[in-house]
Amino acid sequence: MKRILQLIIPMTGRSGFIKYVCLGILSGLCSFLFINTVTGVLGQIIAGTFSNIREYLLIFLAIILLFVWIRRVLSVAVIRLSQTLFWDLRKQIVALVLKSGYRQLSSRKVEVHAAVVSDVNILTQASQSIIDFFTATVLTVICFIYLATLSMPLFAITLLVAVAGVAIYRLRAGINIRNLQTARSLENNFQDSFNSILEGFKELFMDSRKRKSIFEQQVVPVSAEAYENNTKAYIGFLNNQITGYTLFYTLIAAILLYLNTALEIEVKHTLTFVFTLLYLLGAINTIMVLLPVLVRAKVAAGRLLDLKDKLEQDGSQEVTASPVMFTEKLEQIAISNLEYHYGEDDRSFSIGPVNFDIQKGDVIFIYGGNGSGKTTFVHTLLGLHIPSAGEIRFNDTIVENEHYTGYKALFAVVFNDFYLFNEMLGYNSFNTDKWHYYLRMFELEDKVSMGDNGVFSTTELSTGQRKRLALIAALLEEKPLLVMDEWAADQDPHFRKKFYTEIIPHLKQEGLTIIAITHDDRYYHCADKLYKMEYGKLIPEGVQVYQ
Ligand SMILES: Nc1ncnc2c1ncn2[C@@H]1O[C@H](COP(=O)(O)OP(=O)(O)OP(=O)(O)O)[C@@H](O)[C@H]1O
Repeated sequence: MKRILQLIIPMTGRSGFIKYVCLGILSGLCSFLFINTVTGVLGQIIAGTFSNIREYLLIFLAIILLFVWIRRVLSVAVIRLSQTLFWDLRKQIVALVLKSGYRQLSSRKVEVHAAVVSDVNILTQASQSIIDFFTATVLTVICFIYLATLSMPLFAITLLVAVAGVAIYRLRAGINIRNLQTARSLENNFQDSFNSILEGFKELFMDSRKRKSIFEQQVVPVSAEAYENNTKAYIGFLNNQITGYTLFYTLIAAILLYLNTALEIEVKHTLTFVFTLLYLLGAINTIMVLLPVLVRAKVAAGRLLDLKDKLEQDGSQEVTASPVMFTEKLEQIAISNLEYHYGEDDRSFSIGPVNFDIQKGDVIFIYGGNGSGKTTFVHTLLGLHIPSAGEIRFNDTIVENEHYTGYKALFAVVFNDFYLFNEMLGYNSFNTDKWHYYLRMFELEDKVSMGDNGVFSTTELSTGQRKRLALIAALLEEKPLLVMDEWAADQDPHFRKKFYTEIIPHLKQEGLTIIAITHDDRYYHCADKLYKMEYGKLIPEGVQVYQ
């Protein structure tokens, strides 16, 4: 419960939460008032002394009106609370994701997806029951106090039965919670397989063996194990519920058949006691039904809080409250003894030490074998990976943590595995003359246009055309540096030639500094500086020759 409240209280505010609690207590009191009045009237009817109908009519009317008012206020509050919880939690996670470190987020995608889709939903549903749970608990406590005033010995026996019920519940609670936790961990595995199916559907649709394999070897076992764990947990909760019922029914039967005479309890009090017990049973039933919901919510809340902590830690390395933006013009970027290690041990890949110098207007090509570290180096150069050692200097400023946000903003990038947004995201105004100019230059004028809202008419293009549009979008950002990772790999020979021999020189003339990873050895002469990446080491190759 503590972990659930840790998420709820910041959203309602402490005073808001106290207001809900007070209303919950009032609601419990109101229910008790009703049962108390009913038993009072019943007692009088049985004794043949009931006469004051008008007085009781007013009492019932007042109780019903109070009940309606409290339920309505509480229900509206619960609807607002659950919606706030649902959307605020999602917003918080998305905001943390956007602040998180690139590397850390890459390894948390599945976890984040499962949290936003599954945990937030579970918690929202549970928040709708939390007031019912609270009201039932308050009612239970009041009913117990009332029972004590009716007959102390009977109350003591009832308390004993209740303690036995709670003990049985606690005995199994640990196993039930563990089963629910295991089922929740399996949700991540399920999401992982499901993402593979959505991302790799082309490959899967080509071959029924792959479809069969992913379904039978991943989806089915995970579903079966999660089914087993959830079912075990819910049956455990159900057993507790049935045990509770059995204990109470036995108690009621014992009171009616034996205890009332053995303990010499008045008929009126026996009736009120049994009637209150039956009412109490309803409240206990509500608690029993809602317990699994709240236990699941506790597991979900734990996951969400852990994820939030992890994301906050991930982001703290580079995102600072007041990022320093670079306003001066790029003259050079000097990199000295730069290293990046994927892991601590010797077997993990690392790059460096790299010494590298970018002068304004440079056209730099980097080539090298697959897995030699080109992308890793470029990601470190871009500030996506925080260097493990060495320094990056922009003009005369050493790039420190507080500079990274501003430093990254210097680069327009088309990644190897780029994502093409369907609009000029983050750029409300840009040079529309350039847009038309680049459209012609990249031979897309008959293919794509842009609406008044800045949205591209389509992104349903061929792979090569999508890359061209991604590059146009990057160029419209008008950043001083352009970085491309194997951009020309998907272009036809005609356009590849045009790219290296016309477009790059043109962009250089416009003042851009260009860094490109490329395997197109026919065009290496188009670079001012050429580097080879080998086993994580950046080797200058004929830099002077091409300058
Ligand atoms: N997220 C990661 N975690 C750990 N190691 C990684 C990760 N990404 C890449 N590597 C390792 O880094 C090495 C270099 O990868 P990188 O993508 O930088 O190579 P590359 O030169 O760009 O290759 P390619 O030409 O195939 O794109 C790889 O051998 C891989 O083992």
